[in-house]
Amino acid sequence: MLKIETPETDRLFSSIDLSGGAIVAVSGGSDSTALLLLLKHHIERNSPTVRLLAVTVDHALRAGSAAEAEAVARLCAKRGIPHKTVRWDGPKPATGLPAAARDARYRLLGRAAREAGIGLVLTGHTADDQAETVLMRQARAASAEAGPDADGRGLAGMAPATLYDGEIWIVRPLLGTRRAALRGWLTGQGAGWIDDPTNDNRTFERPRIRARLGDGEAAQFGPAIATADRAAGARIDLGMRAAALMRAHAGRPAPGLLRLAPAFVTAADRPAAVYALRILVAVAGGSSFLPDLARAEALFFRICGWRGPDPLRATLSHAVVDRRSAGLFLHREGRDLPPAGPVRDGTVWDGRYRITLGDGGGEFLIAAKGESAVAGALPVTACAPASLVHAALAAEPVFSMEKQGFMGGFLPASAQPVAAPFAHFLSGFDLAPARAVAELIGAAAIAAPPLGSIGLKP
Ligand SMILES: Nc1ncnc2c1ncn2[C@@H]1O[C@H](COP(=O)(O)OP(=O)(O)OP(=O)(O)O)[C@@H](O)[C@H]1O
Repeated sequence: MLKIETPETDRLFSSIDLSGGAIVAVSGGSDSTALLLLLKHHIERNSPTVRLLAVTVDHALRAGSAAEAEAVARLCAKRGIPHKTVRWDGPKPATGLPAAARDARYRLLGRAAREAGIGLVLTGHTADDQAETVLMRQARAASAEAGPDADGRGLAGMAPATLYDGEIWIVRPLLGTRRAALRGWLTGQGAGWIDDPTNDNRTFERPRIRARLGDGEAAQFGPAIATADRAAGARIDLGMRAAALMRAHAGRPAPGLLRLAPAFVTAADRPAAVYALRILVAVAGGSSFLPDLARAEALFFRICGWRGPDPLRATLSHAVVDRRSAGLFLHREGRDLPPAGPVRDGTVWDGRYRITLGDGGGEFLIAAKGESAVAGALPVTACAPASLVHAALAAEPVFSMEKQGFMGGFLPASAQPVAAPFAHFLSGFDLAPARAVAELIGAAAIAAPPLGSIGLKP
């Protein structure tokens, strides 16, 4: 029987809302094994009716991976915990394997959660993982090709809660706990774990950083965590200020067209205005990454200097940004729209619309409306120039029958707006701007995270 310090498990789990059940993502490594056993104890003691399901992803990348999943299954059987193994089938990419494996892992965990009717997945990320993440991002930000890492947001590291695909909360209860403590605890209990050899493969970036932290650079741990805490606070704060600006100044005069009132441009809080602009550019253009900070600042500077009379127009991340006396407008540019293709349930079209399909699947196509389809059919809006409404509508999606041209009346599918930068992974640090954008574009409301007071209050 494991001896477990109850106050410790209460500290880890009591602020998490487990009432809808929980999936624990268990690789069989020390951290997720400890998470599982600690949570099992907490549930037995406090709320024995809570549903707990352990899920192991077999990435099928190494010969021993199936046996490791079986070892986790045996552990779970011994402890009376329901367990499921899901396998990453199909071809594996030759480059970018860690990122592809991570994508596949979350996709499979998300599917397992949906199938079980559970909206919460717990992972065993620790304070060590957090420090590694921050050190990796610092190294990238210092490099010449910093790209999206250059703005410092990434230094916040992993949030205690992340919303996956708009519906499943991934929560990380061990983010404040050291790996060595978990291992010491497991060893003290006589419980073992599996050491994944990939974690020691220094051809990958994370194992290199992990090895550095272990090999005499342990002193970097504290500063890395302090950096993460500071960056998270700054990111939450900036997000709240950007959200306030969006709520005060942003509107959606027509589908696909966003408008910021002229007062937005003169807002005193310029960092927040630039941040809001970057978010809205990504939303309008369907880009999952925010545009580069330096380019967005340069554009904002030009926008501020605009005196007319002709509109100032620029394109950034597939969004057209148009400054004129009526305000600042953003819409999807007409280039590089997805070609007509079959409608698939649950997919996201052009980074901007999540598609839900009724009965009758693959017979329908989805494509951008195009200029000719919207000509002469413009809704009259008081605060948006007709030419911009026209351009925005032309890039909106329309469903059609595969062979017979446009559908009339009943549509077998629907398209709900999504905010591209927050649609796949919404870091809990970005809740405030994500909520403001969701209201603005008519996206699904964002559920409250299943967490109490862990620094995510928007
Ligand atoms: N194959 C997997 N199956 C299920 N969950 C996984 C798997 N790999 C990782 N995870 C989840 O993601 C978390 C972080 O992943 P990471 O790659 O750091 O873990 P690991 O080193 O393989 O194992 P651990 O964190 O358990 O020591 C894990 O704690 C676990 O919750």
